[in-house]
Amino acid sequence: MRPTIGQYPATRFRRLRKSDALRRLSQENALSVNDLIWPLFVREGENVSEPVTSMPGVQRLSVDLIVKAAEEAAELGIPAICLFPYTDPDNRTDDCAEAWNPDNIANRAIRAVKAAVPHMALMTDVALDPYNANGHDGLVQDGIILNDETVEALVKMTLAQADAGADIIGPSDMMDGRIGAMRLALEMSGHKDVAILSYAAKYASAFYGPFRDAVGAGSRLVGDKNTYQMNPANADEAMRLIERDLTEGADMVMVKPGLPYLDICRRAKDTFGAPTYAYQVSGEYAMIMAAAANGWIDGEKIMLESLMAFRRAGCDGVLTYFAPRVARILQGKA
Ligand SMILES: NCc1[nH]cc(CCC(=O)O)c1CC(=O)O
Repeated sequence: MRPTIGQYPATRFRRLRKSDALRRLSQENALSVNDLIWPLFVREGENVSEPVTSMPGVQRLSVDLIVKAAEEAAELGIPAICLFPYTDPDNRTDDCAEAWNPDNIANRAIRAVKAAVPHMALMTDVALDPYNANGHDGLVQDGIILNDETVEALVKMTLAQADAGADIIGPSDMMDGRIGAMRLALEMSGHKDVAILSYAAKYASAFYGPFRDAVGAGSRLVGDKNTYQMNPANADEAMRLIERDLTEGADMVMVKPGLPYLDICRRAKDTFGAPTYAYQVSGEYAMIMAAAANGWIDGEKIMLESLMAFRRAGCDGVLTYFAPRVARILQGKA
């Protein structure tokens, strides 16, 4: 679309900025509570809320408190939460077997949340890092991240989560061929209505640091994730990955991190028109919180502006640790 513009003074853009009413009337995009997915960290215990130091305002919660958080999200109208496990050190092994244990902490939390708030969409994380002795998203042999063996493990993990009641499977691992394998396994096992939100364009990013603290994978990580996550210099490759995942049976696709990759969001939406999500990741959250705590920025305004940027870039929704805070503001409950 080529914009039509007249010449000054026939055209004065300030006319439509004159009042709040005119600004609202001519606003192109909107942020709503329907656009939010709230990531939560679950851990063992009862009535435990353990702060994540590098993510002020974020805690690892025991299952009973995860249920409370899910109820709070439902009351605020947030359509979905996403669960990430903090696994006990004893359950982090080289074979990652805890990942597909039907009674692991993530699957117990899924069951508890679905029992308490059945109408809330529950998204899960499929990747081996919270269960891996070496912090990687895949099985490791002689320093190599094994692709096909990892995909088999991810399929087992997916089925355990679907059995527990997951609505949206979120593969964050970046192995090749996992979407097709998961989709086939879900079809064959009677889980044909379980959605897949693929972390399709996930970059090897330093913005994930605080998250790795939260799930306890950072200190264990041997080496880096550059052989499976994307090179931040690439954009065409992201389009090919998104097309590949949609073709293999993903219902929704994600770009991650968020704000530094808005060009990828816009291109993805324009190219495929598929349900497109961004993950405003832990490092983005931590930067805003830290600068706000220092009084250097207005944290609330920057939170709202950054989330609106995702909508402007074509995203249908955002995974954000700000979800309950922004929902309260949008619902007039702040
Ligand atoms: N499977 C790993 C995973 N799943 C979600 C995040 C990052 C989320 C965030 O930073 O908020 C990561 C980190 C990584 O890839 O190392």
